[in-house]
Amino acid sequence: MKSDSLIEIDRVTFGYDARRKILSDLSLRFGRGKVTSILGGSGCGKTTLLRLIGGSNTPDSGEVRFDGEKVDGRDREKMFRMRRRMGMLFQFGALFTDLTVFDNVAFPLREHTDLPEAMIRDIVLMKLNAVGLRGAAKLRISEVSGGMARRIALARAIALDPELIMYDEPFAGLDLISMGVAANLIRTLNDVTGATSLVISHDVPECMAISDYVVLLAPGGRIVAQGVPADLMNSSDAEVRQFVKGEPDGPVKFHYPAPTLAEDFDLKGVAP
Ligand SMILES: Nc1ncnc2c1ncn2[C@@H]1O[C@H](COP(=O)(O)OP(=O)(O)OP(=O)(O)O)[C@@H](O)[C@H]1O
Repeated sequence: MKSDSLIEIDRVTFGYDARRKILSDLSLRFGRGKVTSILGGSGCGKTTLLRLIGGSNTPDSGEVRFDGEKVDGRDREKMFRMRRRMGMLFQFGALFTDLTVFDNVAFPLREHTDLPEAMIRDIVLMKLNAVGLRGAAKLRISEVSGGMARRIALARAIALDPELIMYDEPFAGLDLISMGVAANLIRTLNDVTGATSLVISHDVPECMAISDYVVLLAPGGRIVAQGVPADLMNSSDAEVRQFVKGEPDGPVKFHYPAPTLAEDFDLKGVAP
């Protein structure tokens, strides 16, 4: 029987070098058909987690499984098959700037399939329609706005009908309207395609609005909290509250550890 989880992170420890662990003994499950957001401050290992799922990096210990199968970045043939089932939208997911919008979305179809051009055309226009940009098919990338570029990259990421769509900071640098559009799109595409979506982001309200499940990570890949959005929003835990309410100071200190002011400025008789 198939597990309810499309992705299983099982006691994963990983560091880019032996001196510093980025994730330590992390275990997580991502439900099929769900939108899960992974929130956490800069540098806590969110992108690293996506790279481990996509097989770009391999855990030092523990295992990542996709649809019950071990992700093994060293097995190139297996990864090629697996990656076809994953759509990744990276923060700076570069589009080919000298190609048209159409050719950018057609690229993975031409690369990975033997479909005839007439069918590729229909698929590309359908994907562009899904992101509201069918009318922009003939434009060059240099002619589109940042928000549009993000949606084109999304159309390209879903060209091969992936079962898993991973979004790295999908809202970064977008104005509020484009942010709302992007958030709705993630939710709608997830539901109409039956895919499973994984969003990593700093944007708490956007993620809370569209997610079925939210994981809050801290440095070292420590899980601060996980649950449905309402659980996190109503949490009485000080660390969770600081993060979801965006409070500048709390258990996570505003100040990097430092000597006292009195010590640094050689002040006598001043409270620390
Ligand atoms: N290729 C790499 N080589 C060495 N260290 C890296 C590499 N990529 C990331 N790191 C380090 O790993 C840590 C986690 O980075 P990661 O990008 O996973 O964090 P993040 O939570 O996605 O942060 P952000 O929200 O800022 O993108 C950081 O300290 C970063 O400097």
